[in-house]
Amino acid sequence: MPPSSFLPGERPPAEVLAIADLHVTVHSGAATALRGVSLGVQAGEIVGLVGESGSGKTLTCRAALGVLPPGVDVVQGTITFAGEDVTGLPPRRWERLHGSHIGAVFQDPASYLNPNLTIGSQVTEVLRVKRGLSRKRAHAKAIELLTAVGLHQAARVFHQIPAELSGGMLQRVMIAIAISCDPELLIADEATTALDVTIQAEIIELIKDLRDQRGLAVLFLSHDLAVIRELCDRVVVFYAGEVVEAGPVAEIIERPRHPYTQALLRVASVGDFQRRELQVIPGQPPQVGAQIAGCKFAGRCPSAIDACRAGDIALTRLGPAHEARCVRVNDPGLTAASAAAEPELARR
Ligand SMILES: Nc1ncnc2c1ncn2[C@@H]1O[C@H](COP(=O)(O)OP(=O)(O)OP(=O)(O)O)[C@@H](O)[C@H]1O
Repeated sequence: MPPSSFLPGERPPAEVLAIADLHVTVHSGAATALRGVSLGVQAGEIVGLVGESGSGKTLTCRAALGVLPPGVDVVQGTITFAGEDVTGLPPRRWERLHGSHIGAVFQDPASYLNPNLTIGSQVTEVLRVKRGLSRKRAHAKAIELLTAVGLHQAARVFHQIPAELSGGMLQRVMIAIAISCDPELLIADEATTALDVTIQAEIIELIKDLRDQRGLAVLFLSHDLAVIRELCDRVVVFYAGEVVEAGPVAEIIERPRHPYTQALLRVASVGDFQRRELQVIPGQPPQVGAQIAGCKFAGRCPSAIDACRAGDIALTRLGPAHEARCVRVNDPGLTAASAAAEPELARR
């Protein structure tokens, strides 16, 4: 498994998406929202991005999709897709990548579908425009796709409108559209968050199956480490626009090294998502653009010491694929403190 940031010669050949040292500003350059983000996703790998609201997950995935809103700009770093530098690609070239090489699904599927058109006409439209299929072949392919994403009676669903389907079914339709052109990369931004626990588990299984069957690379965004744990191979933890920890999921769940990851673990839903009531980490993350010397989590961190506020903190390599941005990362006192607060999730 690759590390989340790249040293010379470490980049594996099958990397589908590679983001290196990404800096993104908002409000037309007035504030920096992403600072030095690096991560990679290989074919057949599911990488989770986790962090509280506002931590920078969506901006990272929108940058990777080339769909940053006005006033939001990539000012440094590179985004490489299938070996090609796509940073600053013109909109028309991005459009060609969307749907054909990169598929995306989001939290609220209903808002991405036309409420007045049948599911079938919306899926076939994509197939006709993006793949140039005839009406007849697009119809057959649409049924095949709706079946592939686990919709029973696909021929019936084909003729239904969005209001006739449940949230889980609509998300399956969005996944069918996202994979309709056999993309190499699927980006899922809080795609299961609004769903009920059983349906959430089903969608997670579907994404796993698609990865297994198609060798898809998946970038999966969630605020919940428990969901990430069910699905992902590796996880990248975001805080205030920076990567604070990254590594294999099992290792991060068992031995989270950054105090923020430890705090996220304590508020994660547990037991196959059975505990879903809202739990939050005490305190607030800093405002975007806030000038903070040193660790941006120090103000909320029970283990903060003066050294945390002394200056920029680099990621420390903790193993071949594990790194964390904390001055106390090798401090036995911190490890002991985190063990004492060992989260329920890690004990399962
Ligand atoms: N269009 C925008 N204009 C100004 N600031 C923005 C814009 N989009 C995002 N931001 C800011 O950038 C920061 C990162 O936001 P981002 O949406 O990436 O976070 P997130 O981790 O995905 O959170 P959420 O889960 O709520 O989407 C936040 O402080 C947010 O307010």
